[in-house]
Amino acid sequence: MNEIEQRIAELNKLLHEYGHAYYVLDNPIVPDAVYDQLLNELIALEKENPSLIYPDSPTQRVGGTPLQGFKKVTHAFPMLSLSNAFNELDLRDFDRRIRQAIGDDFSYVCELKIDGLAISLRYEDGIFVQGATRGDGVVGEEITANLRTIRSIPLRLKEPVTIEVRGEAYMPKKSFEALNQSRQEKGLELFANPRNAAAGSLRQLDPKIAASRNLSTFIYAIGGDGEAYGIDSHAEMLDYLETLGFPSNKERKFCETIDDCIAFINMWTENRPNLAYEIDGIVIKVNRYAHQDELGYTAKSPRWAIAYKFPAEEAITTVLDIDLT
Ligand SMILES: NC(=O)c1cnc(OC2CCCC2)nc1N
Repeated sequence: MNEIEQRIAELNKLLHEYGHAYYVLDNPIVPDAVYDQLLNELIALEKENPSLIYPDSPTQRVGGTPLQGFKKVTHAFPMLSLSNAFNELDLRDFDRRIRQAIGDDFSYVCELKIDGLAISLRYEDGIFVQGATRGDGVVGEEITANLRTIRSIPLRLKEPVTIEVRGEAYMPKKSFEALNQSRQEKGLELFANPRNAAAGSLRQLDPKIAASRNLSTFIYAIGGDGEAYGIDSHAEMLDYLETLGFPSNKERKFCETIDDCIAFINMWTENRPNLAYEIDGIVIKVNRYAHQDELGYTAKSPRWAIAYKFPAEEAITTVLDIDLT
């Protein structure tokens, strides 16, 4: 490798590492100015040597021309939906059904239910090759160009694995407020909530618009058979996703009993306003894959998971919003 090739390789490596620390671990290792200076150096070198542009270079996140439309994608593994629980009785029914099926020797993992847009990401030999919306669970829309603009989605994994993962794309509360503020100033229609804003941003045909919306993601599942990666439980799978370089939500909790899950739900019912992003519930999953396989699936949902949904926001807020003058 000549000097320029070496420098371009080094800049790609450094910017991947710094970008992962900043956008995935939320723990920057260099000041923004240093990151920007290295990125500008890479942009300049790539401009002079276009044949040396890596497909997964950080400069390639914001694609070129706007699309004419979105292609349809059939998911290799259907994207399942979660059945819902609305109160303690529903949760205890869920727990009882599981104990009737597999006995008492099992545990749960509880995680925050991110209120965003379900997405599927496919990687071949560690390179991000395709991203899609959930759609109807079987067929979604191909939105690769828009997903590439999300800095927390790695363009290259830390291992050269071929894998399909699922997660939630979301807009942080602060970005939502800033976006609506700027839309208000421009006399544009406001987004009703961060979920609609995230969905609207990912449905844009021009990736530059998605890139401007400061979206992020949490990845929470491997499509298909997790055992293929030597994993035996949901908790191990989330740790494995982190070692590959994916952002996974750290507010998850290992729970031995449904009472522990209910305590987790009560804690987050209180703490929810302090989160930087919207959640609409808590997802409870049986941890071990052997137990998940025993419990199986209904037509559209796993029997080993349930989503406790928070009560809808009090209607009173909409009444107060009415202009009383
Ligand atoms: N919105 C969420 O945060 C969320 C959604 N879905 C799932 O699980 C899927 C995958 C296995 C069953 C349903 N987990 C989540 N945390």
